[in-house]
Amino acid sequence: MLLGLDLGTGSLKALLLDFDGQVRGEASRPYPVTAPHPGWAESDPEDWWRAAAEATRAAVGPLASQVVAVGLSGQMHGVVLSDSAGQPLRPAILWADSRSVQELGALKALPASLRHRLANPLVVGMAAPSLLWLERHEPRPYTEARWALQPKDWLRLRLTGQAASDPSDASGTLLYDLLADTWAWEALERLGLRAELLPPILPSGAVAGHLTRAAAHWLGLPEGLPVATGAADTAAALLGSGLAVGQVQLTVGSGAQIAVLLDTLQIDPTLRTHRYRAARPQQWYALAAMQNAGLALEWVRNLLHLSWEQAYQEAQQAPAGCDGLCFLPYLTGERTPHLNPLARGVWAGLRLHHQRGHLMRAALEGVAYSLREGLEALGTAIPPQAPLRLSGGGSQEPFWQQMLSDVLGRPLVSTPTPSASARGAALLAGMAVGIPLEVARSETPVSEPQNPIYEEGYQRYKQLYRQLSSWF
Ligand SMILES: Nc1ncnc2c1ncn2[C@@H]1O[C@H](COP(=O)(O)OP(=O)(O)O)[C@@H](O)[C@H]1O
Ligand SMILES: O=C(CO)[C@@H](O)[C@H](O)COP(=O)(O)O
Repeated sequence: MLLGLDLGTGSLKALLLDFDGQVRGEASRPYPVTAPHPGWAESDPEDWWRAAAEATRAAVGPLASQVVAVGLSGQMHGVVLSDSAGQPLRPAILWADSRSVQELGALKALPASLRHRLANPLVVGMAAPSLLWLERHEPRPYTEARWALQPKDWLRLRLTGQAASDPSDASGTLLYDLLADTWAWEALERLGLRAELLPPILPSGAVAGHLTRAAAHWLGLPEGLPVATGAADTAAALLGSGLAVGQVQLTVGSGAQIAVLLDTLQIDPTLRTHRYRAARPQQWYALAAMQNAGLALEWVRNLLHLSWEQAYQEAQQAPAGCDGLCFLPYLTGERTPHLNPLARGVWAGLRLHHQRGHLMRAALEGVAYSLREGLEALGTAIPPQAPLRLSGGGSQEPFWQQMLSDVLGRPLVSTPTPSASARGAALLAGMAVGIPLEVARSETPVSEPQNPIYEEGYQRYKQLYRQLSSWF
């Protein structure tokens, strides 16, 4: 059997697959994202470590002796400073963190030829600006660190004692040369960053180490199990759901991503959307990344003291368009399409008769509109009319799915792989040990665009951001 561990933003998921690709066990354990200062987003890697043991034990149960390999996937872009044994020197700085606005200046000052090789918009929350911030503001952990790692790479170091990264995660750091397919050595030198902090890069589907005795004991698995390098969560999800070149995936988790798989690297000439390496060699994907999906909805739901069930129930009682109430979900700033870490959340148009349901529905509509802006930013990279394959923990509710279809004007389909990133991680474990699994490619219709009722709301949403952008 193959075990996939997906280190998400809000929880770690463990998925056990047999060699026919059937799920034999599944579990997840949550952990917090903290904001010790406004605009920060951090997690304690020790919480990830505890979640890894608990989720693995719950998913694997009595089948531990049958596991032959472990694969990893994880949230992208952040950075964990650790010593050589994987002891974190401070909390992890995550993708949703916007403290490094000043540090973007150093990236913008790179010669155009080097910036071009990064092939991506220069945005906060990526390892490059976060490392520049650490160098300037926390020189002690920065200079004492042996490694600067992506979250899943930190987990693998803890599991195996070996440090490595893979192209899909490395290409999301703004320290990777997508044209040469290696770390961007010249940019690193110009930025004055310690290049030796970055680990060697191995293919996603290679064995990157073996479970140490201590880690095996911690997870309840056999010592010495091969651990695959693994991939970034978005790349792993594309693999795990069997996405073919040209197909489009919509993932709704803490953030939301719209991705299309490519077999050539086509850099966005407007540099508003991302291009990253996929989990397989010679594949890339174009990505619109919206920062505030489940993250914003969860915040609103908690604020209004609603369970998810109540949230949808009350939202459905409010009319589409919420009688003019409009929500901008930019609680952590926004990446695609605004590339604006200073953007903020807003409810605009409140009136005396508005109830909780209006506020909740406006939040759902606002997140859906932000996804539509992401879809539009991808432009011709997305085949016209292509259905969107749905994945992620925030995409299961039929009312929400119908709203997404209506707002995005696209059919949504599902695959038989709800935990796509964890499945991708398990598939990479299989590849690493010579057990390639077939990926189910079947699609089930979820929702069709039925109603243009959101058109006016979408125009008002775009107008609201434009009018407020200088105020943020
Ligand atoms: N019914 C729901 N509707 C919308 N969002 C939800 C729902 N249930 C959970 N979520 C959100 O989905 C996110 C969890 O999805 P998941 O794919 O596990 O994310 P991650 O990988 O970021 O941890 C959380 O932000 C949570 O608030
Ligand atoms: O930011 C991106 C992609 O650019 C995400 O892939 C993050 O890695 C977070 O993923 P979730 O934890 O929200 O699934």
